[in-house]
Amino acid sequence: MLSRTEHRGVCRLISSVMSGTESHTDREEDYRFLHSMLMEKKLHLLFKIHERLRRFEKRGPVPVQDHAAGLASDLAEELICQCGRDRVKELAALLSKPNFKSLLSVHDAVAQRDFEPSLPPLSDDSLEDDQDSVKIVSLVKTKDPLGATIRRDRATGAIVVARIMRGGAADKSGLIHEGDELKEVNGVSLEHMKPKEILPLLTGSQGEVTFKIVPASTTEEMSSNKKLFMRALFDYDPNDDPAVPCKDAAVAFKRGDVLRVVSMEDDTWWQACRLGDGSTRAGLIPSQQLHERSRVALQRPKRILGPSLSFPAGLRRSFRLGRKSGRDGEAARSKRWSAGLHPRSSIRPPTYKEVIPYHRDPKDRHRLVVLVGPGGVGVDELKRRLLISDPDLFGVTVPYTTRERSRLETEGVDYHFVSVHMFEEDILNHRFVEYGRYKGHYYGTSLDSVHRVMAEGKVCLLDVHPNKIKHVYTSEFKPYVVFVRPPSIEELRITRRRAKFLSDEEDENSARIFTEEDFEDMINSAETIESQCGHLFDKEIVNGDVAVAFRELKVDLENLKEAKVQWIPAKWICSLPTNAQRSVGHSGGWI
Ligand SMILES: Nc1ncnc2c1ncn2[C@@H]1O[C@H](COP(=O)(O)OP(=O)(O)OP(=O)(O)O)[C@@H](O)[C@H]1O
Repeated sequence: MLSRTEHRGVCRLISSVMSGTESHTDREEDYRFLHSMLMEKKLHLLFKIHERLRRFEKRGPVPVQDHAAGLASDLAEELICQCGRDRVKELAALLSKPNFKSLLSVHDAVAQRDFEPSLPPLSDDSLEDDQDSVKIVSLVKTKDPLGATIRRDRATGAIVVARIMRGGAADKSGLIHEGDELKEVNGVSLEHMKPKEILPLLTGSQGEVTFKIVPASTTEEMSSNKKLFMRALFDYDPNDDPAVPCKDAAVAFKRGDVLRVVSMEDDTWWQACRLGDGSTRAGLIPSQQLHERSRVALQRPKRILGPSLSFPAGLRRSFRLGRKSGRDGEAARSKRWSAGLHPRSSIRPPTYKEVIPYHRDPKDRHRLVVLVGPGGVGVDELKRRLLISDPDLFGVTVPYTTRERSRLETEGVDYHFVSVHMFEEDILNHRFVEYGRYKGHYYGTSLDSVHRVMAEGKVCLLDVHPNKIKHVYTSEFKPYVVFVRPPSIEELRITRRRAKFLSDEEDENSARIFTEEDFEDMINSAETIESQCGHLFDKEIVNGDVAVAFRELKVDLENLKEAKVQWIPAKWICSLPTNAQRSVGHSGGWI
């Protein structure tokens, strides 16, 4: 029954409705109908239920009992045993009525929140290494198809939902959307599977089909239909940045880290997650524009007062030929013909480079490994050790020359001996990664010789002047660039005590020990190379203790061979403007 106040409230409501409708009800009949409907007892009870529910909603009630049906049935059994008094009989009969039992079972279902869908059990490791948040979707499949098409994303290698057919099971479920990435079907990982290998998994199954899905990006990302990954080309620590709006909301990163950029809406602060730190929470990172502005501001006084940014005169690096023996000194000494890098004043500071994941098929060629570093740092030494350690895996190019072959030399092993005419024709056809003249003869490393090593199924180790990396910085070679950095001057003094290097191009037997000036040159050159080409480096190795440096390099290159995902510049794959270029304009300067 309604309480008096509630009844009064309902009456007031009804009379106001009635007075409002008077002018619109033409016929007496309509008026009476409406009146009787509003005075209906059931309607008033509904109001009452509504009011109660509103009150409960506010209080957030918790069920006192969630197994009421079982309790009632136990009670009914006991009461039947001791049937004596009428009231007991009546209660036992009430508890045994089917509608009362149904009411209690509905109560229990609600109390146990049984109405929520039950998820299949997840294996312990199913979520472990996922950077993205995943969802598990279970659909009941009849013999009809699910009504979705899938495709392999060419850039990421992921299997994604290409299309959802209207009215199909997938569409009706509302749980699978276009752009969703499929990770597993019924516990079977789809990694490295082709769409045509996946289709039988789906068409062959009936009943419950479980999908592990990485949901498609948010609407704004979906409009660009691609995830955006950036490799950081500088270190960033919010604790050292007075300009950051909120240190706790910012993400620290190191050069080389891959960031997944989720928002570029703000001109100055983007939002990104750092891959590999186990967190999927985005934080603030300085935008390309902001970082460029702040770096330019910081660099200005340095440019006026600081040292010149061109290579020091002592830099000898540029032409380490790929010969397997060190018998002949001329090629090594010919490296001096090459000019150094140009001053960088007009180039923007490195910020971010858009990258995409690359899944190397075991049938694909190995990536080219480019080694760079200042003269004398030990690039040749590391290359030599790699070759000895695994001659089946690593290979080097055979250089071209126009000089006469000596008695001890073999064509195609020590050099390719060619005519000046041929050599010059190849220069005109841009067939050299680098070339130069030494004592009136040409020497050069051709693109063909790089191809030859790669075609043998080997990892080609190429040692070039940093200026020449651009000639092989293509999707065809997918170079992995390793920068060999010298250690501190103190460590150089200790480790290079007995080391000798080729220093004087005029003197055939110019191997001599390092001087203090050589060490300084080496460190300055390393800084210059880094400032000018650091955006191209994938890996840095500090060559202090040569055994340690070699081990680190070897492990890194072996990991690269096995790696499931490698990060390569997006422009190697995408010929269209990439997301970053669309969003921030062309990031000129970076090849
Ligand atoms: N970590 C190291 N400790 C001691 N000696 C080293 C180390 N790395 C290299 N060396 C020695 O230093 C000398 C120069 O090394 P290497 O020829 O490899 O230099 P490079 O980088 O190829 O320079 P360049 O092209 O000018 O020859 C060699 O005698 C080499 O054995």
